[in-house]
Amino acid sequence: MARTATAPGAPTTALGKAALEVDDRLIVAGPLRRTLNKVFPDHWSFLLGEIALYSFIILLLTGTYLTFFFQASMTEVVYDGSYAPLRGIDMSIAYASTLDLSFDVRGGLLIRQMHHWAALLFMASIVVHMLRIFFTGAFRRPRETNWLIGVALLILGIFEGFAGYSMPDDLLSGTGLRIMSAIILSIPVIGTWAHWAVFGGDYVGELIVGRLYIAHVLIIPAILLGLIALHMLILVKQKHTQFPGPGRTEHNVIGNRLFPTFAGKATGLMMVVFGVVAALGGLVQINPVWLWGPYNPAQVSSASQPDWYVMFLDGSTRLFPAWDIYLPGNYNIPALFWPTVVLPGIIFTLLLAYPMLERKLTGDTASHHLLQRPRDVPVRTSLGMMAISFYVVLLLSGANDVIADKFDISLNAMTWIGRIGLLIVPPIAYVLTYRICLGLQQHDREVLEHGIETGVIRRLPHGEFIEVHQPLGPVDEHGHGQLAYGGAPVPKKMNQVGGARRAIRGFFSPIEEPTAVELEQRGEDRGLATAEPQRELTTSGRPAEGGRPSEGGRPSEGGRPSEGGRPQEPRD
Ligand code: HEM
Ligand code: HEM
Repeated sequence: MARTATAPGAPTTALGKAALEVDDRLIVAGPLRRTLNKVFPDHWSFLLGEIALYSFIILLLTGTYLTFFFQASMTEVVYDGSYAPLRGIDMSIAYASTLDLSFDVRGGLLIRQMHHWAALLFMASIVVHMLRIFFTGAFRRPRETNWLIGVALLILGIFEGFAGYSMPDDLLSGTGLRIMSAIILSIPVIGTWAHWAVFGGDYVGELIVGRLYIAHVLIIPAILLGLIALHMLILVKQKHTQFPGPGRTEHNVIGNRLFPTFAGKATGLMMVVFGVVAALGGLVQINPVWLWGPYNPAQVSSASQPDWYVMFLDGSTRLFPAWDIYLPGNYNIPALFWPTVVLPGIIFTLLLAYPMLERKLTGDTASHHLLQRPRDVPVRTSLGMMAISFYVVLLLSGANDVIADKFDISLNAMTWIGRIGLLIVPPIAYVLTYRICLGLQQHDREVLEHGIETGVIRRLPHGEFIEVHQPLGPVDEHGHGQLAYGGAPVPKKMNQVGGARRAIRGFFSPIEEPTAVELEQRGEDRGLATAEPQRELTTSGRPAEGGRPSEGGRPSEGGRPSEGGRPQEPRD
């Protein structure tokens, strides 16, 4: 039934009345109120996904501006724009229009450079966001779907960036396309056909830039947009994870309401991202295509590097031995196939499957909304560091000619350093990370058992010097101390499984949480403690500043305990 403007409590202002009219028709007030009251937990690492989101918005805006001037045509023209050194030279319309964008279109160079910087930031923030999800265990049930969507976004981002980089038809982009052509041709059986389908004939042909353009401005952005929307919908539905802390359980979310606090902070961050990208675009030159010159298949300049997110493939190509395999019947599998098709295939399959693999190995099928600290799951953390070190060796090898040149090392030596590094650095990274995690766990355990070191030295009557240890606060109802020990209690099911599974689970989490008895004994152990009891340890394991209760490492507002002081909502 329609509400009348004369009913008690009815709005009196024109705006209020208009809102009432709208709500009478669309019934949006309820859902809107629920959305605005949604609670988002607070942690700096949750900003990484937001940075990816905002840089994507910048890419959409700047990319749209570029489409007004960029012409994706391979037709040859003679350049007569304002960049004198290239005047009179034959080039494609695509390259000429990129030069025009850079020199003759108002704001063109700024927007082009902003677009390129935003692309680099977008890819970097996605990767770091993914690492945060990985190392804190945020991909565990029920968030596997969002992990899968995330990996799809990452792969699409790489293709989108590559397509963008290839469109201006300068010497660098042509070199990248040449490599892409060779990669496609190296695929056994279907290679020649796939190449024909993509390039519309022999390399380089007239069609490829037009096709890349449609993929770059329409197909891939549309899929990215759809998947990002789905990513966000799932996030809102499942609610965000949170780090363990006072009052935070698997069944609630403590943080800031969407409106006004979270919205205010998010808008601020968006402005910062826009500002940083605009400053970079305006002040720091990137991809000066006029210096590279138009594409000519007979030329490759030295230090030809792709953007950083494609460079690992360049690295794998440089490191892989020239093992061409000849099969009976005059068939050949070119060496390029392994580092550029098989290796990325394995990397991305492992990435996609990781949540399922870990679930299988640990037997942990429970839902988790509390995050884990990397040290509490040493095997996962070490595997992650192993993967990162493998990637970094590939990445550096993608620039091994530049490193060889700058440090006066032979390129041959650089190739061998890369090959050997690829085999030995990851296992070393694994062992080191594992030891560091165990060391940190041991330290936590000592803090739990003996309290926090205060740095205060006392002299006892018989002359002995001791350091005062500050007691910890009480243990919560889950048996957790104030140290964030891995967040969620270990599900019962995981305690019941036997044999190999238990061994693997022990392998994944070698130091068990302290038992309830140990936690109780803690107090007696600290017989010498005389300082005020510490009410809380932050998630980093350090006491909150001023001994006040804190939230995620910061003092909570007004010094009140977080449970009472911060908005919270239950999970469905
Ligand atoms: C994830 C999204 C995107 C990424 C990673 C990306 C990346 C790139 C890169 C690296 C370039 C080469 C820039 C240069 O010349 O230095 C480029 C060019 C271009 N992009 Fe994008 N882009 C994205 C989205 C878009 C969208 C949504 C549009 C249009 C609606 C667009 C339109 C263009 C155009 C027209 C060019 C050619 C102009 C030029 O190279 O100067 N881009 N893009
Ligand atoms: C276009 C790229 C992406 C965008 C714009 C994006 C955006 C976001 C945002 C804004 C959040 C919430 C805030 C946060 O936790 O940081 C989020 C959460 C999440 N993202 Fe992404 N993301 C992207 C790529 C990825 C990738 C590559 C992965 C993993 C492979 C991933 C997996 C997840 C997961 C599992 C969550 C839920 C985390 C939680 O509740 O703690 N996302 N994403």
